[in-house]
Amino acid sequence: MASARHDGPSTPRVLLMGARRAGKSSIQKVVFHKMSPHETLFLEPTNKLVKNDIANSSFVQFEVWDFPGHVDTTSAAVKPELTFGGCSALVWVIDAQDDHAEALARLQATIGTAYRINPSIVFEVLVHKVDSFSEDQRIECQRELQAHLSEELTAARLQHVKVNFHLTSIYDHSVFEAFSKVVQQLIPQLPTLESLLDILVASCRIEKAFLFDVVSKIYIATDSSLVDMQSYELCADMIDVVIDVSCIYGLGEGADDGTGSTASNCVITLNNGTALFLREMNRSLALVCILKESVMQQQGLLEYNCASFRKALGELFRLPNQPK
Ligand SMILES: Nc1nc2c(ncn2[C@@H]2O[C@H](COP(=O)(O)OP(=O)(O)OP(=O)(O)O)[C@@H](O)[C@H]2O)c(=O)[nH]1
Repeated sequence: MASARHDGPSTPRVLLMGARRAGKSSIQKVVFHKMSPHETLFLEPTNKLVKNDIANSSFVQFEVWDFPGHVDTTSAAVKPELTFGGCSALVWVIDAQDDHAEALARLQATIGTAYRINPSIVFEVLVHKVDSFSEDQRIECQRELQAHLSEELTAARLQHVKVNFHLTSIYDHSVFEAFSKVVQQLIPQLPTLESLLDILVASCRIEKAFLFDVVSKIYIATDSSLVDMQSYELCADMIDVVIDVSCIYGLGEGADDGTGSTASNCVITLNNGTALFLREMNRSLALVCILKESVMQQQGLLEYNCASFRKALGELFRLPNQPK
């Protein structure tokens, strides 16, 4: 994903497509530009293709192309060879509160065109605006969409194409979680990263570990145990707390607190015997772990293993700005 690490010469590209008013621009603004969800009510419709460089850090670097909803994404107007040829992931946004038939037909046609040009594209569908749905309605809506798309793809002899579905809303963490999974697919070193996190988790009795991009709060990798939304939300919220406290009481850029370390770190103990543990890995990445409070008695072991993890990360990506 980062240009320094990527084999190809260009930055990976993510396409955002879907019907008018589906929520494409809102998703991009909320996830990557820190727009508050309510402000998206005032977003103007997108009338032409908007190319956005997401360069939060030396690590998270890719382009998002936001297509206007009214454009036919299979027509010559979108220059399919160019658009799909150099694309890594296609994110299709469906408004769950709207009629799905047309969106699904367009999605199937777009998958057909894109897959023919570039079979390595990763297809992701965001079943979006599910904030007003109950849990049962969400599951039912996704099931229905998946079944219809699968029928359409089979009819078009594209049943082998893998399409991932995510239930999302800009009003909670779900859209960040979904984008985390999209971004992870752009990282060639992901399996190594996950193995490193698995080793860390096993050696320190950590319950869950996330490696976060601090600016966007999407997670670059996690260990192989299942992700539950609540754990992700807790860890993402911890980043906000640490940033807020650092802004007020932090030492500032490049300052040394006398301990020889410039890395931010924080432990928060919750009232249910669980602790949250954060260690800055470099200027843009932070490791956030959930563990039993009792494990914190072995903090020395934890610190040692985190330092080893940071070192391995540095070797894997040759990260600049490594904290001392
Ligand atoms: N309830 C709800 N509304 C949302 C959500 N995401 C976006 N919206 C609203 O949907 C409307 C359309 O959002 P846009 O981001 O402009 O949609 P778009 O897909 O970029 O639309 P075009 O520019 O016409 O292609 C706005 O009023 C947003 O506030 C969501 O998760 N939940």
